Amino acid sequence: MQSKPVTIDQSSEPATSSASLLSLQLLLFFCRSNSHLLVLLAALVGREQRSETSRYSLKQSQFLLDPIVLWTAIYKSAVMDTDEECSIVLELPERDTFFDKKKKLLQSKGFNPKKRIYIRSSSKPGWMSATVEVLLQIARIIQLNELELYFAEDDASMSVEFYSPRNELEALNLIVLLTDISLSSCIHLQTKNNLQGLRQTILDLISDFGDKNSVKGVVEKDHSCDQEERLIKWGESNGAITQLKVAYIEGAGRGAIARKDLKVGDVALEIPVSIIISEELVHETDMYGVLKEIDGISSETILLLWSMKEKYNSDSKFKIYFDTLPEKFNTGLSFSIEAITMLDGTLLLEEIMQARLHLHAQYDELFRDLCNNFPDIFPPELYTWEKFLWACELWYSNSMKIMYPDGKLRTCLIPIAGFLNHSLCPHVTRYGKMDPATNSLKFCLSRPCRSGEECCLSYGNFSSSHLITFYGFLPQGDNPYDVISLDIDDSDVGSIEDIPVSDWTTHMVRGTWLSKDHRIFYYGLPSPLLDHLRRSRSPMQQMKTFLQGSLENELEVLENLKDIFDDMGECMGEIDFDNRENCSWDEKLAMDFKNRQRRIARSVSTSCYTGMEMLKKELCKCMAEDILG
Ligand SMILES: C[S@@+](CC[C@H](N)C(=O)[O-])C[C@H]1O[C@@H](n2cnc3c(N)ncnc32)[C@H](O)[C@@H]1O
Repeated sequence: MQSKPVTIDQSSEPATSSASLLSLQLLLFFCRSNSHLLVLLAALVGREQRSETSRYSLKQSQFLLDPIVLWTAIYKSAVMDTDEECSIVLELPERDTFFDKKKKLLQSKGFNPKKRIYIRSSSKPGWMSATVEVLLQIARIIQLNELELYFAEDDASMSVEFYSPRNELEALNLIVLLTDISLSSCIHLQTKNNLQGLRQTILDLISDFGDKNSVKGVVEKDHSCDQEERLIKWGESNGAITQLKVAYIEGAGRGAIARKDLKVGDVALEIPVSIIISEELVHETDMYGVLKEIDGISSETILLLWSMKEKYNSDSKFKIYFDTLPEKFNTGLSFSIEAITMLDGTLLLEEIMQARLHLHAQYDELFRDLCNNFPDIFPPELYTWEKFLWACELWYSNSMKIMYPDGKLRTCLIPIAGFLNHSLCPHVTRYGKMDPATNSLKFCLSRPCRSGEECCLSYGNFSSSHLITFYGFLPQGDNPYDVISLDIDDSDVGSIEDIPVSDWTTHMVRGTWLSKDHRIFYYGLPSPLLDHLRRSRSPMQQMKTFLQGSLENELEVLENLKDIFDDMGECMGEIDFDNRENCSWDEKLAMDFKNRQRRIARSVSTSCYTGMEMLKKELCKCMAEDILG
């Protein structure tokens, strides 16, 4: 029997995984005097990545796997000190995918890819803040992901507050790790004290950062969590160790609350491999005998089929777990026609439609054969479309990708850990790797979590449209991964064939309020995009100068960008917020999403307008100078 698998893709790159929307890109023309730059406004969603193999690839990957190589490289160079001094070495590993771009960014800020900072026994006043500043600037750049790197402002005169909460927490935690390494080999007492002082300063920064940048979940008191408590007890009796309890959180269903004050490095939750649901479980069933004969079936599809049946198995080892799962998931995949219609003008509409079409096609292909040919193993009443959709939503919104000690990445359901909600400023940033020493999965804290506070994960660097489609929520706060991708086709830019127009292959914008640099030539817009458009429009022109030609070129770039985003805003139409309270959950989500999209488009348009005004003033000055000779 041959059948295509249901794809629950397992990308190991959370930053770029998202549903592909290429079929519904908005076509707009970016005019210049004698040629066109074809701009495809690809999506008001996260960095969509083209999938060569499938037009619509359902991806979900919440797992931030340790970039082991990177950390090892840093570790190795963090030694070699004398008696009275210790050092911390921050090194951008050459095998970093974005080595050249990060090196360029480091250099623009006056740093080399490798920096050794000495911590001495006697230190001048002010050394601590100066040391922290340098360490943090370098660590931030080392820890940038592709999208953050694209938006990183490369002007040395601009001080960076932080690139993203994820990046800031990773950078600060990297410094803590390096300080610990240095401390372990440091023998001089005063130097050790200085290092400990540095470590404490960084921990304080982590704590302050969390306090300032997190949106705290509000616990709803009047809910019983008996079933959830039963699951925790069952987990503990099987070796799980948890510092968390379950409570209902306003607007987020259940969440995990710290039972006591937890600090950086503490293990909030430890789950033994024996209670993790992965493909191996299915191998023990009669179902596997049939499924393994299906050509190309993925382990995710096998697990999905298994969970549809296991949910109703009263003897299941995981009955307590299945009993705690919601009867309805409310993700974008379950949006009503009314809610989908409200998304008109946004590409989320197409994303959801495509996703549903894809699932319908998969369902039709897979289940007819299975239920007809093996009704005892696949009873038709358990394999209905509604039950299939439920299982898809379960796996999209609750599964995690785990790296096992054998080096294999497995998509798993993890009882208890499934109560952890997502945050843009998470407590747990690094997870997903089984500890081979304990054969368990540990959720360690990257920032403190106080007793009674909700403890959150990062599901990945996802756009809001991805979070709506596959998880059914919009994160609170500014999502730095909400970008509008611009697919610029400049194949007809003949005169610059030999010069690469840009070292970025894709371009995008995001809410310009996230930028600190709104000066002339920057406008709160990403430099790679502006440089690309400038060069495409006028390859021979000197860029970012106050010469008339350069200013005119600049003005045209902004005018065209503004037109595109004005059109986009208009396409989205008005939103009737007066009626919001009477709307259903999906209509509310659709409205809120649309509102965020409009805000991004509007911010780009406004920044272009402000930039154009600045440029016009400069052009007037230029012309006046010309007239005056
Ligand atoms: C892994 S589960 C987390 C536990 C879930 N709240 C529950 O009650 O089962 C993922 C789901 O939790 C909800 N969720 C997670 N993070 C959220 C957030 N920041 N805001 C609102 N809902 C969230 C979404 O419904 C998502 O699909």
